[in-house]
Amino acid sequence: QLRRNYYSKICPNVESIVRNAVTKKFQQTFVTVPATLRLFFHDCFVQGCDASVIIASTANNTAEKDHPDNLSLAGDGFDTVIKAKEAVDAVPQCRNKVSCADILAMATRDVVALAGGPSYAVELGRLDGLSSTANSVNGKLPQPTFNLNQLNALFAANGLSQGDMIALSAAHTVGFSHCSRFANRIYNFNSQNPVDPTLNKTYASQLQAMCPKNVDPTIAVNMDPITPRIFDNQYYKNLQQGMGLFTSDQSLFTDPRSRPTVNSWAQSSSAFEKAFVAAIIKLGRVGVKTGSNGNIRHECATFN
Ligand code: HEM
Ligand SMILES: [Ca+2]
Ligand SMILES: [Ca+2]
Repeated sequence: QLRRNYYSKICPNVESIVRNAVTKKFQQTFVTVPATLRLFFHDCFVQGCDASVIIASTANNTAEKDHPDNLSLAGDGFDTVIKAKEAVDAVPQCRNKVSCADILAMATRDVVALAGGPSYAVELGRLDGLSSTANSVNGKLPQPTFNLNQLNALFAANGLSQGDMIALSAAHTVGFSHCSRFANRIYNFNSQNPVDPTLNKTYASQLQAMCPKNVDPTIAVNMDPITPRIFDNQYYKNLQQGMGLFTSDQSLFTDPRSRPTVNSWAQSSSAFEKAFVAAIIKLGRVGVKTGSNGNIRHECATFN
């Protein structure tokens, strides 16, 4: 059972220690924001929010982070959690008392606020998971080619509604994507259309210019071309213009079942922020470990 102020007796300053560490990392690189936010999502959808995604592979175990769906997780997200954990553990009272899963939840709250998004009271009390395998990732994370039914099914499996899914998708208002993730939309889309007809024509040519055929696979583009470094509701305004980068993004506007929600959050940033906060708090409750199902790791990347 998660609650606010879980560490008030155990490590009273934990939230400010984490915030300071995250702020320091943010000042070094903006990538801290998207990298940490995506890491939290990929953690929670595989074995729950238990920091299983942070575990490094060993000779005997290929961990979650080496599954193909996780290979593009930016290193700065892992580094943010590890640095914050070190800062927490530098305080004698707090040493080995705060879970990596909770540190990731706090760091996620902090990066959203640092990028201009809403702030919220974070629930705490998760334990760190005791297993992490690449195989356990199979089928648990959404693909950029997904349609609304596929997105809804996967989020519903984690107790999240269509509204939560639409709110959380706005995380794509910051951060980058590699060209391969949407190349199918701009080249040889299908036999009738070389380019996905739901894609804005000007935007499609810009994407083709940034991502020529046979582009260097390490090249990445901003997912929100208008305000790439601001956590805002521009994501929904982009969808209205046919400027959603992935099929999964654009389907939220194309499908008449989700379009009204997109329109309302494009129009009202306060309504969006309220929905996003509710949804990310719900995301943070997925599959939480307590008791003998978990422990508090001494190092976030290795089991005790
Ligand atoms: C709804 C289904 C979703 C799909 C299909 C999806 C898919 C993707 C893909 C393909 C990328 C690009 C990866 C790359 O090429 O490097 C990406 C990036 C990203 N995703 Fe999602 N995602 C979804 C939902 C979410 C959610 C719920 C969050 C967080 C709450 C999230 C946060 C991010 C962030 C922040 C990035 C940028 C990462 C960076 O710049 O390092 N995504 N996503
Ligand atoms: Ca996990
Ligand atoms: Ca933005």
